[in-house]
Amino acid sequence: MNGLSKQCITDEKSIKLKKPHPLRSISWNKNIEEGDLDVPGTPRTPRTSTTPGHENCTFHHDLELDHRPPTREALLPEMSRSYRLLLSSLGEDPDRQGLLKTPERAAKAMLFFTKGYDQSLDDVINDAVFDEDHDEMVVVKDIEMFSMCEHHLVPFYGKVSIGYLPCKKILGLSKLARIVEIFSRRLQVQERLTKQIAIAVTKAVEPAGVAVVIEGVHMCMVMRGVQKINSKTVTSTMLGVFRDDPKTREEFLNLVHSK
Ligand SMILES: Nc1nc2c(ncn2[C@@H]2O[C@H](COP(=O)(O)OP(=O)(O)OP(=O)(O)O)[C@@H](O)[C@H]2O)c(=O)[nH]1
Ligand SMILES: [Zn+2]
Repeated sequence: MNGLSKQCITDEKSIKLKKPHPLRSISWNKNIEEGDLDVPGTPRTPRTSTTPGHENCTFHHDLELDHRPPTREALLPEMSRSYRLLLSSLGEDPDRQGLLKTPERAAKAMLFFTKGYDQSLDDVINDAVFDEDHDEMVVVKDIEMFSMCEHHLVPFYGKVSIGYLPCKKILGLSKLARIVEIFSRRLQVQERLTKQIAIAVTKAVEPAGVAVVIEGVHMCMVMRGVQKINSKTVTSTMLGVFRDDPKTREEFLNLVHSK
């Protein structure tokens, strides 16, 4: 840890963007308030830390992790009707044999692609947070990710690497991949997805820092539009010591890039 004094991320002031926006010298939370991370639907509620020694820390997780639209299964008939209309708009006959069940199949597929809207962080973590005096970096890398570009409603996919520096609490390893599922299975932009994952890990274990790197391939840039089939988009969010200490960040990036 390079002798750097470690401070758990338990309040909103300790969460800052890796680089402030050049035009808006703003803290990360202001950024959030501007709507970058909002999913409409639920009020923002401050929460008090339950970590011993941090009981007085209140941290406002503006990120809405618990967005729950009306029961989504109930949307199936209307979505199916929309897909039927879409087939007609394409000049297809939605009543031909091969397409008869397509509207419903497509609606179910879309519900699956966006199933993250039905998941909350608390449900997914399922109390798999363990007290542990481990203060070395934990990295889970190359987590497969499939998401949907919110601009074109076509997929983007890739891999996510997450690192965090525990501060008396560790998270069940699979939960990092489950956090990726919560946020990737929504309509997204890659930048927001990266930030949301980092905030969720912060919320789950209040670590000294979190790092998230995503390498994504956007089908909207491959199958259409600019048609660059080999381009990859890399985004990162660095919080706490990963943001403040270049050596910690470098250690993470080395681990991520090692074979
Ligand atoms: N920053 C960011 N942009 C994205 C993401 N996914 C898609 N886009 C971009 O969203 C932009 C939408 O641009 P528009 O000009 O409104 O739409 P368009 O005419 O379909 O753009 P082209 O893709 O350039 O053909 C495009 O530049 C996409 O590449 C993402 O995750 N992050
Ligand atoms: Zn797109």
